[in-house]
Amino acid sequence: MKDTVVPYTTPDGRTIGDVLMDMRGITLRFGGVEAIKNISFDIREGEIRAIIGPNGAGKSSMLNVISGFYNPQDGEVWFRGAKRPPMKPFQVARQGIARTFQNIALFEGMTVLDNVMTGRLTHMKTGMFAQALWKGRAEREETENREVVERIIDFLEIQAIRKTPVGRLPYGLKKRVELARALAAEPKLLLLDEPMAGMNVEEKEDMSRFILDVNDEFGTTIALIEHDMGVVMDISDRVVVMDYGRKIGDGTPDEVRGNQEVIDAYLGVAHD
Ligand SMILES: Nc1ncnc2c1ncn2[C@@H]1O[C@H](COP(=O)(O)OP(=O)(O)OP(=O)(O)O)[C@@H](O)[C@H]1O
Repeated sequence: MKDTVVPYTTPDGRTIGDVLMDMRGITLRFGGVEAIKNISFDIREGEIRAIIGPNGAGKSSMLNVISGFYNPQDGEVWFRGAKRPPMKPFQVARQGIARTFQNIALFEGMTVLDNVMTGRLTHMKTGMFAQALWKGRAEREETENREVVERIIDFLEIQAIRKTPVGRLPYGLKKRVELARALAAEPKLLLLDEPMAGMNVEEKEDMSRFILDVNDEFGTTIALIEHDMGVVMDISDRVVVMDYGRKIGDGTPDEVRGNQEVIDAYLGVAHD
């Protein structure tokens, strides 16, 4: 059965709609360590959803469950109205979930353009053998892929560096290229793992603007982990707060800011 919620419009005029991803009672263990303890939350179409929490709270583990890198021992992952069986990350990617990584994972020796093109791999239907047999179809596919990639390169304002090897770029631009590559997959859900980590103030402002513009222009639903609280509260529609593997808060930035358990977790108040 598909869960639905009444769509609502955010103060800046965007529509947040049906439940896109529903995490139900997720528990993830590494040996004796319970990294995620029976957590439920949803991600709705069109929203920017943040997952925050102190170090070791379980945020990366949760992102890795969403992206299929880890399969939880307990709980259910629902995506686009269907329960997802245990899957490998490439299968999850084919379902329309793309991600960026905390430590940039680009091909340093390849140009920006070629790196972004690798984001189209999940869309390529024509294998090498078929390319030889059906040249026309392969060419059409190549043209389509190029069009999507060029649009994203324009949108993220990286035309000037399209032929530059990624290894020569400053950190902030590499992060933008990584975002471009993830977008090239035209994902339904985009996962961003600490998109602002290691950035200066100006780079953070640029990245915030691009995340908001991507959400607005492409309608991409975005889930992100981020340590910079100012950024999270500025750009997110709703925030899940984790601490020691538990969910301790869930709501709009204002709701979460006023939650005493969240305040205590961030101030390091001792647990019972
Ligand atoms: N592969 C793993 N093997 C064993 N334990 C792990 C593994 N990954 C995470 N953990 C443990 O699970 C808990 C949650 O870690 P996780 O990295 O998900 O937290 P986090 O909120 O992302 O932390 P940070 O903000 O520091 O990145 C921690 O106790 C961590 O040591």
